[in-house]
Amino acid sequence: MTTDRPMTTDTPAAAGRTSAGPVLEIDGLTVDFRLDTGTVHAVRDVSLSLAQGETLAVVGESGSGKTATALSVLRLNPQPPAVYTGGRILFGGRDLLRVPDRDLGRIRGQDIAMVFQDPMTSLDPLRRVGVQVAEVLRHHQGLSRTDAHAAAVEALDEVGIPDPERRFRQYPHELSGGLRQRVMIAGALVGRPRVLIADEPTTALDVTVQRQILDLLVSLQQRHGMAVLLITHDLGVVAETADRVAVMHHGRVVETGDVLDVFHRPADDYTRQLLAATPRLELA
Ligand SMILES: Nc1ncnc2c1ncn2[C@@H]1O[C@H](COP(=O)(O)OP(=O)(O)OP(=O)(O)O)[C@@H](O)[C@H]1O
Repeated sequence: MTTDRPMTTDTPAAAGRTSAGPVLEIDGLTVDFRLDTGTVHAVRDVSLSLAQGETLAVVGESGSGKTATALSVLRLNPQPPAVYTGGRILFGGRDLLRVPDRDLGRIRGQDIAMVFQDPMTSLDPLRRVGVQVAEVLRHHQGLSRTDAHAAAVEALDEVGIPDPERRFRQYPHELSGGLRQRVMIAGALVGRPRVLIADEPTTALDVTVQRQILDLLVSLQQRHGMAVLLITHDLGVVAETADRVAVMHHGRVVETGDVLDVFHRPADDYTRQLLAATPRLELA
């Protein structure tokens, strides 16, 4: 949730707001990690498109390249060792792999937000949680301290945090894992991004809390109409939340389509194996 850029109303992405077509398009993305021990071809010629208001889930086993793909959207893979060796990521008419850092900083958090598995790595442990949510608004929308405070309390309330005024003043360690994830979601969505990238947002949580956070994400997505790129290894989560699914294996997308089509009639062997490994999948 850290932001280091001043607010602007004239973002490059804002210019694309009325255009038709996908809100985000990954086209032939190729990412290598160049290590002392050799090169890892983490993402190989991946193409995905995300329409306004839809949820696209990216699934696949550990190491298949899901996170590396998601992080590429905001160029967040560590460079080095990551090298973007091919492709484009189109948003608002621009290629995010090539926009200047300054422009990317504006897009990050304001137009495209991310939620990660472990809020403790994203929240600053030494600062009050509400202040961290308010900071997004101060930086990106230029709100005064008072207005940002009020909007942050409202945002905490919207994500179902009880007694948000009191919680605003607490530090991350004073909150449960579920509440911390709600704070992260509040911080991600308070700037009303067009795209939310959620990387295993519920994996670290207890099963009942997972359910609540997923329900929250679905209801916020419906209320605000944002597009969601959901990274998960959990096909049950996909069945419950996503419109479309892309299956990744060894850095490639092996299959993509509507969730029910892919789950009922998988075209790829690897997809069949994944489904077979999830016997109690409940499909509509
Ligand atoms: N910072 C890094 N340095 C070196 N190699 C990396 C780095 N990040 C990812 N990789 C490698 O890139 C490949 C893809 O990893 P990635 O994290 O994208 O997979 P994933 O599908 O998200 O897996 P998981 O579900 O375990 O997060 C793996 O071989 C991984 O070891």
